[in-house]
Formats: sequence, structure tokens, C-alpha cells
Amino acid sequence: MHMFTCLRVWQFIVRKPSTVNRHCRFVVRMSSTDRTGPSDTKKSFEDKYFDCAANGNVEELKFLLQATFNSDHRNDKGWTALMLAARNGQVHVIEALLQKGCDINLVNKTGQTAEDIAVFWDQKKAANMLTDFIKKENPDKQLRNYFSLNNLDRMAENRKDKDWLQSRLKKETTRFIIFSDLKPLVRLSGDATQRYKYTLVRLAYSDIEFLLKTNPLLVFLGVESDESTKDNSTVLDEAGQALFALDVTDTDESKFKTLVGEAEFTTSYHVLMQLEPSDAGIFAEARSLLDWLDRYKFCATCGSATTVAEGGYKRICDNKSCRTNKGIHNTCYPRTDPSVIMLVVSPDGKRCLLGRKKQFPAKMYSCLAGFMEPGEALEDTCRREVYEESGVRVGRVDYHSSQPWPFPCSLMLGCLAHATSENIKVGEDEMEDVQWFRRSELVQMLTKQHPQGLYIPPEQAIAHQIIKAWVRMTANL
Ligand SMILES: NC(=O)C1=CN([C@@H]2O[C@H](COP(=O)(O)OP(=O)(O)OC[C@H]3O[C@@H](n4cnc5c(N)ncnc54)[C@H](O)[C@@H]3O)[C@@H](O)[C@H]2O)C=CC1
Ligand SMILES: [Mg+2]
Ligand SMILES: [Mg+2]
Ligand SMILES: [Mg+2]
Ligand SMILES: [Zn+2]
Repeated sequence: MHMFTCLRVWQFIVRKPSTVNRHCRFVVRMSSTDRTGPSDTKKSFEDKYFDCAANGNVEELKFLLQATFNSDHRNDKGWTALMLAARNGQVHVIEALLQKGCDINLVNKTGQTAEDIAVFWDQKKAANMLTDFIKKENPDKQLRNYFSLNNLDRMAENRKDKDWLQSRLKKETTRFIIFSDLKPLVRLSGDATQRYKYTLVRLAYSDIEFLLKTNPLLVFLGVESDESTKDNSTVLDEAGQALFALDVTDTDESKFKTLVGEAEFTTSYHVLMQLEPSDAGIFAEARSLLDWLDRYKFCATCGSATTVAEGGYKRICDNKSCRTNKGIHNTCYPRTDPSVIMLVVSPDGKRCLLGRKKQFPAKMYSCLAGFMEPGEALEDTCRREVYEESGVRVGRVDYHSSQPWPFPCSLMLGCLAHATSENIKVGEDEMEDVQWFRRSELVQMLTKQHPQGLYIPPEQAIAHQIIKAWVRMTANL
């Protein structure tokens, strides 16, 4: 899949070009002649790259982009090449950088995106180009968090029909993604400079037929839809490519080496966070389902064995007289555990509350978060969890966006919470530290330039997106 799709993940609803800092200056650093040694070579390479972007030298920029190099690299003002090109209206450079898959939603140290910069400096052509690109990728301007971009039509009605499922299984176009012990089979598909360079390995029925003899877990994930099929269920049913997840936990993993070559079963967080975003969404669906099917084998009501039905979306109790066989019971369906994650803003609107759980890597701070409890509105969960973890009182709560978190089945509901008190009393059962941070410090943490090395979770985490959204909203404070 093309890298452009990745950018869909990072769109924001909040746009406030009028709040852009009008005193910002752009600086293009010229390469110094008296530098020597490898780090200086790298520095002059970067300087050259920024020069080309700012001055419209497309041919040389394209040449530099071929090298192993992070095209979203920032200068000391937190500016990317795309921002420099936007500042100077270099539309050809912008075109080349977007094609390369540069992140259009990164912000500089004053919270401006490339689009904000182009608008601010009256670079109309560049601004229109960036706006059109954002609209095309995400017409609703709705934030799509990592793990939530899933282009499958799940065909919930069809999956109840065993014959339909069976015919889908054997269709030539049908594909299977493979899991062993909840580890997906992935391969490196992009070049090393791309942010999302792994894809799920998809096999055909003829590849996996021999594995079906032992009756492994098989989950129907849906039918891949595109522009031509998404609003027409008949066409989708005929032409769409069905996708199943196959669990091969009891099969010798080395068999897959001969089948697919350079691919690996992985639980590496690092690799999973670099899945092509639409595959990350498919992975999330498949992993949560396989985990549920594996861990909920017995009826929660009477303890009898259960049988998998509806393509993996239901477990039916084998005990005919069980209550769950009379009427609809939620214990037969996959779980989703809602939890809230919130950026708490101080009463004066200038600081945010972040904390460290005991298990976090050193120096990482994140939004406070917690599981919802029965009978709670999500606003009340925010208030309770913030109070438990920090002693701070919260009033109004605004919803931001959500993120499925498939380890094993959380749904993170992201919010902005407005504090009504400031005193912190760290909830030591869970937290190691909780602090108020000023906006300027959040920017340093966001751009990994904090003097004490403090940082926040990566952009794949909803916490990062909520923090980034607040930094953007408050760009002129
Ligand atoms: N993306 C991010 O930056 C962050 C994400 N998170 C996620 O937020 C979610 C909730 O946050 P926590 O601080 O862990 O919740 P929490 O503050 O409610 O505390 C966790 C404790 O809640 C209890 N609990 C209640 N219901 C549970 C359930 N359904 N599953 C597991 N434990 C449950 C357990 O005793 C557990 O130790 C987790 O999935 C966590 O991975 C948490 C912090 C940052
Ligand atoms: Mg918590
Ligand atoms: Mg808690
Ligand atoms: Mg809790
Ligand atoms: Zn039962």
C-alpha cells in the first residue's frame, strides 16, 4: 500500500491558523566549511537537505532523499524540510516530500504545521496544496489513531452463514494472515527510511490448505473494500477480497520460512508500531479476537465447553439447557474493555498534568489513564482516575478521539479534562510521579529536546496525539 495512506492516521480536527505566532522567523543554516569528521559530514548533509527544501532545489533534494535518511528530520527550531518548503512556497519540493511520505502533521517548536506556516506566510499555492492533500487523505478531518484504521467491511450478517463462509474460505482471491501464539507473521516491505515499513504476510488458500486438517482457530476478519465497492454490498460480496486470520500456534514455525522466505513472527513492540497503518488496524482486530477465543473457552454462565461460531465472533455454549442459549447474552461475544486517557489542563489553561507509572521506561511521562468501572459515565471515570492517581479535581471533560489497544482488548477513550484544583497528591499504589508541565516543556518533550531527557510516548500512542493537539490549540499563549 502506498505511503500516502499512512498520513491518514495523523489528521487533526483542531485547526487554528489565526493563533500562529507571528514573530516566528525561519532560519536556513548554511553548511560550514571548517567541519570535519563523520558527525560533521552528517550535519552538512542535513544542512544541504534543508537548503534544497527552502530554495526549491528539487533535483538535488530528490537525490538526497534516496539515501538512508529520515526525511522528517528537524532543524534546531523543530522545522522539517516540508515546513521550510511551505514557508517559501516551494510547491515542487512539497510535492516531492509528500510523495516520499513526509508527515504533514508534525509541528515545530511553536506548534505550527507546514500548512499553518504556508497560510501564515501567504504562500497560497503551497497552502492550497497542503490543504488539498489533507482533505484527500481524510475528507472528514477526523483523527485516525494508530490501530484504528481498518478498511475491512466486517460483513456481520454474512458471517452468520456457514456456507457463505466456507465458499469465501476457498476463493482464489481470499487471503490469510497468520498468527502463532498471538505473534503476527510480518515482513519488511518498505525501505529503511520509511516510518511504517512492515506489512502483514498474506497467504492464499492453496498455501495454507494443509494446515486446516487439525482444525485450527480461524477468524473471518472481513472483506477488503475500496472506493468502487464500499457502498455496494453486492459488488463487494462478488469482488471484494476476503481476509481471515489463521492461528498456527501448534505448527512448526520454520515451515513458514520455506513458504514465505524473509518473514518473522513477532511480538516486538518496535516492529508492531511500524506496521503499515491499515495493517495495524487489521492486526488489532485479529489479535483481540484470537486472544478472546483462546482465553474464553468455557461458558461464563455454566462452565460447559463452547463452540466457535460466526467466523470467530461468537462462542455458543454446548450445554443446550444453558441460559445463554435462550436469548442474547453478552458473555457469548468478544470483550472490549473501555478505558479513559486524559490530558488534564490546569485551571489557568497553561499547564498539563502528566504522570509516570512505575512500569514506564525511565524519563517517560504520559497522560493519566484508567479502566472504566460498571455504571460509570466516561466523564466520571476521568474525574475518579485523575483524583486517584494525582489528587487533582476535574470539572468539565471533552472527548478527543479513541484508539483500540489490542493488548488484549482495551478501547482507549481520549479526553481533555479541565482541572478545578492544582495540588498534587501522587496516588502511590499506581504512580511513581505526577507533575504539572508548562506548554514550552511539553514541546521539548514532544520533540525530544527536553534538557533532562524527559519524553512522552511515540506518535502511535493516543497520549501523544492528545498532547500534540493541545500544543497546537495553545500555539499563541
Ligand atoms: N497510550 C498511553 O500513553 C497509555 C496507555 N495506557 C493504557 O490505558 C489502559 C488503562 O490504564 P491503567 O493505568 O492501566 O488503568 P488503571 O489506572 O485503572 O489501573 C490499572 C489497574 O486497574 C485494574 N483493572 C480494572 N479493570 C481492568 C481491566 N479490564 N484490565 C486490566 N486491569 C484492570 C487492575 O488492578 C490494574 O492493575 C491500559 O490499557 C494501558 O495500557 C495507560 C497509560 C498511558
Ligand atoms: Mg492508570
Ligand atoms: Mg488508576
Ligand atoms: Mg482504575
Ligand atoms: Zn453455558
